[in-house]
Amino acid sequence: MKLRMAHKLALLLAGIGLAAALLMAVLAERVGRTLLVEGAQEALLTSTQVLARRVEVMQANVARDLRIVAEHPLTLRVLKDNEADAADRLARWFEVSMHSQPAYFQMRLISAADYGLERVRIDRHQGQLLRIEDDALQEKAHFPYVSEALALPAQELFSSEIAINHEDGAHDGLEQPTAIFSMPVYAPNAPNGKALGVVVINVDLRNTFALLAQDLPKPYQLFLANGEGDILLHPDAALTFGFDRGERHLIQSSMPALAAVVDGSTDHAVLDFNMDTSHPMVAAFTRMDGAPHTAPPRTLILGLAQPAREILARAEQLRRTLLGLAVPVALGGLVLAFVLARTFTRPLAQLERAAHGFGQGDVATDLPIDRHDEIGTLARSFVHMQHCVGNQLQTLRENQQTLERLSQHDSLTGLPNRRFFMQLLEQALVRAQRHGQTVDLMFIDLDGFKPVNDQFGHECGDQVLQTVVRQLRAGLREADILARLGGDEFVVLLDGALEQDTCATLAAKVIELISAPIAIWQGHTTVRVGASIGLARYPQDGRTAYELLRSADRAMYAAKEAGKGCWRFATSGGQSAS
Ligand SMILES: Nc1nc2c(ncn2[C@@H]2O[C@H](COP(=O)(O)OP(=O)(O)OP(=O)(O)O)[C@@H](O)[C@H]2O)c(=O)[nH]1
Repeated sequence: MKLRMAHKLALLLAGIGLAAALLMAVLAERVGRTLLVEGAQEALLTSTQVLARRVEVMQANVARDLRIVAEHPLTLRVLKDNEADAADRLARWFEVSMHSQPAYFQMRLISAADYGLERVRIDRHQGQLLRIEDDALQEKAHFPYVSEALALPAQELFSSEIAINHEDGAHDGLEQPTAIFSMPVYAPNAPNGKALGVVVINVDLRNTFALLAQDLPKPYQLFLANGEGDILLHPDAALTFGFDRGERHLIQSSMPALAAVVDGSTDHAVLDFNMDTSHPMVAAFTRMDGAPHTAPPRTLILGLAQPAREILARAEQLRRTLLGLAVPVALGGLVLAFVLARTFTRPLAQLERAAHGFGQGDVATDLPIDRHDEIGTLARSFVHMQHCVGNQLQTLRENQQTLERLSQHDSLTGLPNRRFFMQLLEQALVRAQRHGQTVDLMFIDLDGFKPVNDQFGHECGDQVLQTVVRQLRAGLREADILARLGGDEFVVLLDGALEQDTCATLAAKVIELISAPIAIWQGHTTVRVGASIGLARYPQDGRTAYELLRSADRAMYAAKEAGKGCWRFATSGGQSAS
């Protein structure tokens, strides 16, 4: 099937529309994806910063709890005087504190004397609070949280490395990631003297971060590394605390973009990484340097990650919406393109019909000539062309008619020539045969014409011929057909079935008319010619035009031979006269 121009144009326009809609959808989806990922990274970064702030607040809370205990008189009474009552009250205090702080594994008051003997100790044991007393209390002077804290000035906080707690009798904290904070206790009247002991709080790292991150939007995944990049918290537990097993799992090894955060060149980073081959993640990390009044300063690198799939779910929704829009838009475009194409091609079809019709002789009158565009110009040009071609055709027809007339008539006299006369005669014979009628033919040859030519010139001869014709016309009936065969020979096809007498009368009249003097040289002189006439009748003298003419010619010669100026019938029985 051949596609019409309108259909091709419609398909082209619709194709362009569909391609544009799809391109827009793809671009919008790409831009949407980028914006979503960037937005998620920003949100993640903000969340890590919020989390870092919470860690600082938590650390400040621990420091505050330690300071209150370190400065309380009960603590001094236990350390200096070893008062059992004071120890009991302090133990209850520890219990209340740990009750309100579920992330505390353990609270202790440790004496500087007796090799760092624990004086008051509350452990979290299988979710319950357990006081450790008497012989179960241990000497801890060799642990940094005791030895190093004793060397600190008042109110300074000791912060341990975050590590797996292997300490004997740590109860729930045993083998758990733990951060240990401690603060020295000084006598109020001797703040620059020797520390009497330390107050210690063991903090459950996982529980702490779970609590701190609990109201962050899910599904976030938490990452924590120390200042060297050792992974402390990670969704894959096998990567955490590698140093505790003699391995190193550094965060910057799996995420090279974090090297700058680990070495301190920048305090944050956003990145994409693959948790495994099928789980691309988007993440943000923030570096936390040690809080003031904390020794030694401990750096932490906190990170939050979110599956890219979750983030891009909205992009998928956008893609579906855009594709859903693209289909009706494309269909609408197809309809619109078809209507537009029809609008453009309808006038062209009109012009095409007009051109076709014009070829068959029709003149179109309903063309869009009032339009002010190229189609209007084309229509006006077509109308102009129609007009010009029409005029040329008219001229051609007129020329053709002139040529036809010239080919059928004698140029000197304007009479039908021999060829045309023979046609007329044949038609007359057919009619006569059909109606069983007769046809009479008069053959006229001028007498003495040559001397006119010879004496007065050819031009005068022409004038004489024209005058003879005028006289013949005047003498013959309207319906009689006069023709010039050539030279000074004329024929008359007499109208109607005539009696022979009538024919003879007409011949006599013709001879008389022709024999009248003819003025030449503008009337200065006259000449005379005569006429010899042969009469022949269909059907007896000839059944065809040729036979009839030959018979009339012979009769005319008979008249010539008889002395000219007379007529003869072709039929021997016919009468003749001079
Ligand atoms: N002026 C003129 N002369 C013509 C024309 N056609 C033929 N003629 C001349 O007409 C003459 C006819 O010759 P003829 O019929 O022998 O002359 P005629 O004197 O009539 O002779 P008869 O018929 O025997 O009486 C010739 O001289 C032709 O040259 C024409 O168109 N114009």
